Amino acid sequence: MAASLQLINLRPFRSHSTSLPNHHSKRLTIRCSKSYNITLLPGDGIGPEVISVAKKVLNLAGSLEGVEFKFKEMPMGGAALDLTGVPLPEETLNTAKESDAVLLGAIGGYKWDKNEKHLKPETGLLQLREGLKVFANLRPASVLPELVDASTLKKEVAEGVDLMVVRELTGGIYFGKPRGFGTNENGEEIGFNTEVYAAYEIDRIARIAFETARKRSGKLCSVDKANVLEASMFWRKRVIAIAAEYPDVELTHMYVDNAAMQLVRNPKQFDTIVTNNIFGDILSDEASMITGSIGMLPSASLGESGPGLFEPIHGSAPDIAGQDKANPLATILSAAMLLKYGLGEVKAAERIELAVLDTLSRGFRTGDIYSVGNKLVGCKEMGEEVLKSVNTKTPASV
Ligand SMILES: NC(=O)c1ccc[n+]([C@@H]2O[C@H](COP(=O)([O-])OP(=O)(O)OC[C@H]3O[C@@H](n4cnc5c(N)ncnc54)[C@H](O)[C@@H]3O)[C@@H](O)[C@H]2O)c1
Ligand SMILES: CC(C)[C@H](C(=O)O)[C@@H](O)C(=O)O
Ligand SMILES: [Mg+2]
Repeated sequence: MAASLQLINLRPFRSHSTSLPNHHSKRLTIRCSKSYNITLLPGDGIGPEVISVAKKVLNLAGSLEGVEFKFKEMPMGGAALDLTGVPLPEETLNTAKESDAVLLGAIGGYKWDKNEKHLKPETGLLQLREGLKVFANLRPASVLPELVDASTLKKEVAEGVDLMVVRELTGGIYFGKPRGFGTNENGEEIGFNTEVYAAYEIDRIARIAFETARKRSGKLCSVDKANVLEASMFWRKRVIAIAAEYPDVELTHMYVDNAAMQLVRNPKQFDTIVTNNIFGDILSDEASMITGSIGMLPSASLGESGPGLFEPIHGSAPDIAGQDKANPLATILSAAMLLKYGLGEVKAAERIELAVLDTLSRGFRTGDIYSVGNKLVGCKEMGEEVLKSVNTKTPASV
């Protein structure tokens, strides 16, 4: 194997094996079947396209490891708004809560953007994250050797980049109150939001980040805006307090504006980054272009208990939706994260990671990561090629 996707560097901190504990899996392998309930939320735009491909890959990798899945597809986002009038129907949230893991495509699109006061597909996504209490969002960004030429950065700057953005996901300005629309003292229309963090919210995400950094290279950078914002000053104070529990991890701090610049100047200075909800959203999109495309970046959103939520970091890409142009690899790699972090099925996850690397090394590229000399394929064909690799490549550890 030419490279690791570095998804494995972090041990799952919560396992959801519904039947047999992980330490038995070696003896049981294919002969004894484990079964998991997976909620699929295809959503909008390219969401259904990438989910349909990732579902097949998940199924195949699982079956090769004696793991089977019962999938339940539920409406979410704009699709749910059109169907039921709300972006996250109660039944969808309940099904998600009762399952072992949730795989989401993407939500949103031009159609629902028109009225700023109208309930949006995005509201449903925030309600889902809040409802599942998945406060820790892990967004790995690694430059794969096969894709160095797809990076927006020079080869010597991009080569070897391996980052983990730990994004706080259920607090901050996305959820702070007061929020809304109103008028100011001059009677002018205003819109407002509130950035607010309680100590417990910072402490728990900081601990996840320190644990993550400890299992990787031992370096953690906390990104904030503590030169200006009180919520950020408090963030820094709590991160420093939690650092006392992790003397072996080297902690640094950086203002977000500098971090945005440093990420493209010299990304290899970073290993694990911990940051708040909105900065993590922005920095992870930026990091995706170091790796070649936003179509490559998966994510895992985890809480203290209950099912994890797994989704690509990209959106519904309305500009390419319905054209079979979407890169499904971010969703396929999110399925690998689901196996690893959500279910503790590390071997099946490795099969997917290896298959993605193999497909890329065989030269298959969707448009977003295409370079001359490679084979340009659509979303479905990329999926078919990954399936072939899952069938033919076995990780050394299996
Ligand atoms: N988690 C989510 O569901 C999520 C995340 C981000 C944005 N959104 C929503 O998606 C909608 C569109 O947002 P946007 O345009 O700002 O961001 P986007 O991520 O959907 O698209 C940005 C650009 O990246 C491209 N792109 C994205 N995913 C790709 C893929 N898999 N393969 C190839 N190209 C890809 C798109 O074609 C577009 O040019 C909005 O409604 C937004 O709120 C949803
Ligand atoms: C769609 C939106 C609510 C979401 C976010 O801001 O968290 C998206 O950008 C993401 O990165 O998952
Ligand atoms: Mg985003």
